[in-house]
Amino acid sequence: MSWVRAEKIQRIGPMARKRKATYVGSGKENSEPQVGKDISKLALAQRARRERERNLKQSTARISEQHLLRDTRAQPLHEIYIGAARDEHCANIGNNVHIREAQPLHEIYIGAARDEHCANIGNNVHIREDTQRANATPQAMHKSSYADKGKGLLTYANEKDTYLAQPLHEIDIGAAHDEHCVNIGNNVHIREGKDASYAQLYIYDPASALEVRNRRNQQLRKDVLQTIQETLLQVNPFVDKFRQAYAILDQLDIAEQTLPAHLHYSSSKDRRRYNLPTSDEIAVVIPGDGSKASGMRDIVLHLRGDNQLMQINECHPAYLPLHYVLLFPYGELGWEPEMKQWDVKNNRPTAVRLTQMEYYSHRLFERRTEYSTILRGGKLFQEFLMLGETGKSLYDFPPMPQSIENWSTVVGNRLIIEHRLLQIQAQQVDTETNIGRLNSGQRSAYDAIICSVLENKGTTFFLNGGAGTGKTFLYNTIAQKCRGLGHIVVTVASSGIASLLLEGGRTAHSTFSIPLDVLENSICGFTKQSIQAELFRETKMIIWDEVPMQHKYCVEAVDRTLRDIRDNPKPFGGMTVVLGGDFRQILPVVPKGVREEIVNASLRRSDLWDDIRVLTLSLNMRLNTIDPRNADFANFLMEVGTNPQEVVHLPTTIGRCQDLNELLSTVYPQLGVANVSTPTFLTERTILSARNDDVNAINCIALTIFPGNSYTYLAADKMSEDDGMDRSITNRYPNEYLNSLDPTGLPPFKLQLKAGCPIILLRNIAPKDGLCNGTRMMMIYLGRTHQRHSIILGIAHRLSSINLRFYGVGFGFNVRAVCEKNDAARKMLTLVMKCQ
Ligand SMILES: Nc1ncnc2c1ncn2[C@@H]1O[C@H](COP(=O)(O)OP(=O)(O)OP(=O)(O)O)[C@@H](O)[C@H]1O
Repeated sequence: MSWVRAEKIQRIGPMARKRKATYVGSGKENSEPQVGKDISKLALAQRARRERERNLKQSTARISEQHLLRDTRAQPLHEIYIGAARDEHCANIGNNVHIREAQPLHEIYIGAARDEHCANIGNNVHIREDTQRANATPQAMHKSSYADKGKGLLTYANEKDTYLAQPLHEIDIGAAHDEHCVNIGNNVHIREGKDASYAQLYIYDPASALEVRNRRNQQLRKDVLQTIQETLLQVNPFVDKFRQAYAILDQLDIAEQTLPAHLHYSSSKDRRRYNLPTSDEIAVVIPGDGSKASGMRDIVLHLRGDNQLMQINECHPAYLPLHYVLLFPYGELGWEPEMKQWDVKNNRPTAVRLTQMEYYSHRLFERRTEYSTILRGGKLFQEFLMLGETGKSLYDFPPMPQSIENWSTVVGNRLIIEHRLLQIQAQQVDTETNIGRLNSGQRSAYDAIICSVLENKGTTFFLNGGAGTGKTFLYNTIAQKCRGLGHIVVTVASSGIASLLLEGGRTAHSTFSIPLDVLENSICGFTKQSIQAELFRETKMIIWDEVPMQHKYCVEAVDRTLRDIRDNPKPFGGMTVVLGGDFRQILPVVPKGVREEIVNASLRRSDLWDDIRVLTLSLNMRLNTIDPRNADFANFLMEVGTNPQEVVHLPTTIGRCQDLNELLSTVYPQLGVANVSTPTFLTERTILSARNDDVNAINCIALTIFPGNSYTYLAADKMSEDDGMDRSITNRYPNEYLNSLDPTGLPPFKLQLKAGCPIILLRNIAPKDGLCNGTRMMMIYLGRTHQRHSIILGIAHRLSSINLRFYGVGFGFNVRAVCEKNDAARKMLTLVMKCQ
C-alpha cells in the first residue's frame, strides 16, 4: 500500500536552516504513514553517517588524485570497473576502493558528471547495491565505500542502516536538463511567472497542466490531451508518485525554495518479461538538503553555470519511461545492466546478461499480441531512435541500440517501419505551406482525395493532367499530409526514375511484385502471410504515377490481389487509390503490337475504369510564361495530344536540319574539340528519336566525332552450360547469332566508349543513390576491369566507381527514355527531335 511521510531534519552546510524532507513512495515494510518514527530514524541515520565519515577520513589510505582522474576520465561511466575488475575496462582506482569481483561502476554512484567533471567524484562515489548481502565479510567494509578525491577515502560499514527503505536506483530530478535527458524541470516548484514543464506538469494540478499544454500548442485537441492525461494518471506509476509529491508540496510552505527531488526505483523482477513497474517499486524523494547531490543515485543531473544540465546516465531503467512518457505509458522500464536472459523452458532467469541491443531489439519488435506505442510514436519514435535534433545519432550514445541499418533482423515488418520513418519525415515538413500553394484545380483534387482517405471511402481516382500541371507536386503534398497524420501511403511510379520524384517512391513492379509477363488473370507475387500483405492491410492510400504507360493487366493484378489480401471485394480492397498520369504522353508497350492492341492495353479499356473518378488538372505550372514561345510550344504539344492527326505540322519556331551531321553539329557544337564536353554541356542537350535504330546511329556518329581513344567492350558471347542442360543446344546458337541480338534493357554486344562521353544507365541498380534506369552519367575513366563514372543527371552529381554493365552511349535517346526523365532533366535539356 502506498504511504507518504513528511519530516523535518536539520540542514547541513553554511545555508543550514530547518527544512523538510519528504519521501513519497511505497514502503513494503510500512503499511501506514509513520511520520514521527521516520523523522527520528532518518535523523539518527544521517548523524551516524557523518560520524563514520569523520572517523574514516582520518584512518583510511588516500587515493591517488591523478590516478583517479586519469582512469575515470578515460572511460564512460558504465564501462569502468573498480578494484578486482573483470575485464580490460578496469580503472584501478586504488587498492583501497574495493568492490567485489565483477562490480561495475554503474553500481557506484557518482554525484558529478562522468566526463570532465570527474574531479568531483569525491563527494559522490557511492557503492551501494545490496550492501547487506556482503557486509558479513571483510570485503564488505570496502564494498560499501565512499571515495572522496582529495580528501581521502571514506568507507561506510553498512549503508542499509543509514538510509531507510533504500531503493536500488534513484533518479535525481532536481536539476535542469537538455534535450536528451529526463526532463523533469529545473526543480519541483514552478518558478514565478513560468509555466510548469515536464514532470512539473504531472506534479502540479492536472487541470492547470492541461491548460499549459493547450496554451503551448493550440492545435492540440483538449479532449485528446485530457484522455491521455487521465489514462496516464490511472496507469503510469511515475505519474502517480509525482502526484503524491505534489500533494505534499502543496501542504508545505516552500514555494520560495529550490527543491530537488529524487526518483527511487527498486525491483528484482526480470523486466524483459515483467516490464511494468508497480507502485511498490517507485518512490519520489524530496530530500532535506537540495543544494548538493546526496549520493545514492545513478542518474545525476548536474547544474553547470546557469542551470545547464551536464550529464545523465541513460542506463537507468526509468530513463526511457520518464523521457518518453507517451511511448511507455505504463511506465514500462528500460534496460539496466543487471537484466538477465530468460530461460523460457524452465521459466526462470538465466545467468547470462541481457545486452542492451537484445533488450531494444525486443522493444522494437512488432507483435500481434501487443500494441506497440513505440512503433506508432510518430515524431517521438524518431527521437527515440535518433536521440534528437542536434545531428547526433545513436552512435553518439553507446547505451542505445546501434542496429538501425539492420532492422529486418530486429523489427518484424521492415516495410512498415520504413513507412513509419516516412511518417516521421512528413511530420517535420511544413505541409500546410504546400497546401496553401495549390492552385484551384489542385486544391479541389486535394480536397476530394483527402476526404476519401479520412472518411475511409475507398474511392479510386485518376489524376489526369498534361505535362507540368503539377500532378507530382500534388501527389507529394497529399502523401505528406496523410503520412503526417500517421497513415501509411504507398507511392509508386511505373518507371524507376519517375519514382524518385515521389516521396518514398518505388517502382510499381517491385512494390507490388507484379509478374513480368502479366496476363489477364495474373495476381501479384506475394502471399497473404507476407510482409507486403501486412503492409497493404495497414495501408491507407496508394498513389501510382504514370499509370497510362502500364498495361491494364498490371493495375488489375494489383486490384485483384488487394481485394484478396484485405478480404474486401471493393476496388483495391477498399483502399483510396490515386492513379495518375497523362494519356497523351506514353502508352503501354505491346511488343510488335498494332495501334488497336496498344489502345486496348490501356487502363481506359479496363473494367476498373468505370469505377474511377477522374480529376483533371489543366494549368501548366512548369511553363515559363515570360517567353511567349514557351506557351506556344506547350499549346502545340497539347494540340498534338488532344487533336491527333496523321500529319503533324511543326510550328515555324522549330528549326530544321538537313541531315544527321548538321543535327549533331547544331546540338553538340564543337563536339570534336577537347574539353568542350563538360558535364554542364552534356546535361543541357540531347537528341530524341522515336526509334532505337536511329538512336544507335546518332550515338555511333557522335562518338566518332568525340575526341579521345575509343575502347571497345564486348558482352559475353557464349551460352552458359548448366549441368542439366542439353549440350547440343549450344551448337544450335552460334556466337555470331548471339552477338547480333540486341535485347531491350541490355547494352549492345559491342559497346564503344570514350572517356568523357555521356552514358545512360539501363537498369535500376540503386535508385536511392540515383543509379536507376535512365540516369545519365559521364564516363570518367575506362580500364580493363572497371570504369569510373560521374552521374551528370540524376538525383546526385557524384563519382561512381562501381563496375556498371548496363549502360549505353547517351548522345541520343529514345523519346520514351527521356520522357521518363525527371523534372530537372527536362528543364535543363535542349531537346531535339529527329523526324522520320
Ligand atoms: N501549386 C504549385 N505551386 C508551385 N509550384 C508548383 C505547383 N504545382 C506544381 N509546381 C511546380 O511546377 C513544376 C511541374 O509540376 P509537376 O512536376 O508536379 O508536374 P507534373 O504534372 O507531374 O508533370 P509531368 O507530367 O511532366 O511529370 C514543378 O517544378 C513543380 O514544383
